[in-house]
Amino acid sequence: MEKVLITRRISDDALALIRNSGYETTVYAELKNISQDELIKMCEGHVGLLSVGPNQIDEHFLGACPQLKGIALMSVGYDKVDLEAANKHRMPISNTPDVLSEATADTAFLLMLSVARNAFYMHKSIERGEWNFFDPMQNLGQELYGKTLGVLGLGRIGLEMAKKAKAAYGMDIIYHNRNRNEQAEKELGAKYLSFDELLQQSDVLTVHVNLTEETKGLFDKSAFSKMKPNAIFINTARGAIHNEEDLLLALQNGTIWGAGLDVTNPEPMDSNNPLLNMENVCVLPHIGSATKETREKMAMMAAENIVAALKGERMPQVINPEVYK
Ligand SMILES: NC(=O)C1=CN([C@@H]2O[C@H](COP(=O)(O)OP(=O)(O)OC[C@H]3O[C@@H](n4cnc5c(N)ncnc54)[C@H](OP(=O)(O)O)[C@@H]3O)[C@@H](O)[C@H]2O)C=CC1
Ligand SMILES: O=CC(=O)O
Repeated sequence: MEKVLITRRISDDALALIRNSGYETTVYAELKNISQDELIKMCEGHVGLLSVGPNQIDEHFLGACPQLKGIALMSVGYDKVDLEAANKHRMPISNTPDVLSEATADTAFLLMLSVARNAFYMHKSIERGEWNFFDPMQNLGQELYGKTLGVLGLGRIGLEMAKKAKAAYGMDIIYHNRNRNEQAEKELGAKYLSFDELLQQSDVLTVHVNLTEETKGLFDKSAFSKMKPNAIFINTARGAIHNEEDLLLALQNGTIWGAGLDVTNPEPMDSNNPLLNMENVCVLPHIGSATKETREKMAMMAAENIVAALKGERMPQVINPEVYK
């Protein structure tokens, strides 16, 4: 029987889907990072890979695993995939779009409100025994009602975040993409701006672009210097999109007001990172899509895709359709 390697535990339903389609499964259940060489070794004897976590799929990996017929990622982001190498090896690769958009936008929204009210720091201050008496001039956050939400990357997740901010706080929506999002302009009155205008006009700037050579390090000293002093920076996309040193300085100097991060560079973040002790900073350990419901849908989608690849069918969520030409 042909075998599929799954690099982390996934839901029973998704495993059953693969097994009931006539494939054996090997689940790597150890909770430790897997090096590329370990992954290559683990793939021996397997024709399908369901990749969960940040596994690098590049020329070296693909050259070393010629037996693979398809790779299903259990993520929407595919910045760890070298698409040119995948196309060269005619390797179909899929991702898990849409099913995680709401959960990830919830995480961005959670960070926006938490930063606006210093929620994580307040929690830690109680643990430190600092809740002593009521002072009406202390612990003051800022309100979001009627403020402007800037979205960098108004795609699937960015749109969900914009809808929530509009519904909850009547926020004005401005955005920057490479292409205009006419649906959002019609439904939310979203206004298209240049990147610099977005920096200058956002009260909250939420990042939802894919990590690419173009977006890597986009939020640096120069970008933060153009933002408002009351601005809240939210990144639930990828940590490498902001420069962490420049972000720390911008927060320390009061160039911007606060930051909420679900993604860092590197991951995991060091527990001594100074950002973790700042009043207006909230950091989460890359839990954007981490709800039971969403992870089940992602696992099912990845399972359906790997089964399609092994049957010689087109993967429904293929990211490199060129391989089918
Ligand atoms: N924290 C977490 O757990 C999660 C993080 N993510 C991250 O979120 C990202 C977005 O996911 P999703 O919304 O589904 O993706 P989409 O492709 O739907 O949206 C991405 C948006 O970014 C825009 N964009 C891409 N490149 C640029 C650029 N160079 N300049 C300006 N805009 C750009 C695109 O528009 P256009 O093409 O017109 O430029 C598009 O609107 C993922 O790639 C992933 O990294 C996703 C899920 C969970
Ligand atoms: O970071 C998560 C993803 O799905 O991409």
